Amino acid sequence: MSHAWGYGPSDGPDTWAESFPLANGPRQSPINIVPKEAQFDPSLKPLKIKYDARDAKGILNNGHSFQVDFVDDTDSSTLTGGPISGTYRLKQFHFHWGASDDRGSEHTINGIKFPCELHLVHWNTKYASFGEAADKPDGLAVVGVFLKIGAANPKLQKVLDALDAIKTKGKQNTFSSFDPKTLLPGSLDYWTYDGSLTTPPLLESVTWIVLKELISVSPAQMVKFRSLLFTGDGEPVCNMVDNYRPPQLLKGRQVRASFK
Ligand SMILES: NS(=O)(=O)c1ccc(S(=O)(=O)c2ccccc2)s1
Ligand SMILES: [Zn+2]
Repeated sequence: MSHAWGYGPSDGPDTWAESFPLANGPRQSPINIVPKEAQFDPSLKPLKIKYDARDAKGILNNGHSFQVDFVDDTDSSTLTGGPISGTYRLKQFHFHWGASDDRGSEHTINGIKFPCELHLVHWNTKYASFGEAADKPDGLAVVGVFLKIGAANPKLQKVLDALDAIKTKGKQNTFSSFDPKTLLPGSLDYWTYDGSLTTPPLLESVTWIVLKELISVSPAQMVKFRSLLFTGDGEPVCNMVDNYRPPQLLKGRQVRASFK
């Protein structure tokens, strides 16, 4: 039986533990990042990100967010270095955002919420597939990037222009020739900690790599994110907004910084 979950009052993050007991686990995400409490770790390597635009495959409204999926049957789009060992392949990227510019990110910095957060999801090729990696403690690595309100970000536009065709849950379209590295900020300085998926099944399989530098998004571009619907064709309309889980308890975890 598929466990219906969402972000509303009756199916949102406070109810998830009923069907997904991992919600109260020891390494849940997101978290509030307190830079002054993060320890600089000189052994952390620089992130090495190599994406091939030709691997972009499609774009899907999955009823919780939208995701851009990538071909992952070769090492053409990978994440290496940083806090991880070995090679992780890019599977998809997606976003979380708010109903207004004062909220929307999942991770917070000193309690500050950003209007949007980008997640680039990678899986460890020591496992045979994404599905095999998904529930392993070192199975996934997600790069998180905060978006802050400012000038329109031209790098987002191709993604945002594709949203009209996937307005409702379950809609998908082809999406090709896109290098998500163009979405990243100039600096790859990061914080890292051991965490989980921020949506059900909340698997504790994610090495989180949250970039310090933000990228911009304009108010008009945020309106485009909010034009999506949680609901499917013919269902009562529910705008896809506030699709973020709030920060979870650190439970003794250390957050490390790749920079001083
Ligand atoms: N927000 S997040 O980056 O933590 C995230 C939630 C869900 C996914 S997943 O769809 O890749 C996925 C991964 C494993 C199992 C099921 C779905 S990634
Ligand atoms: Zn996410």
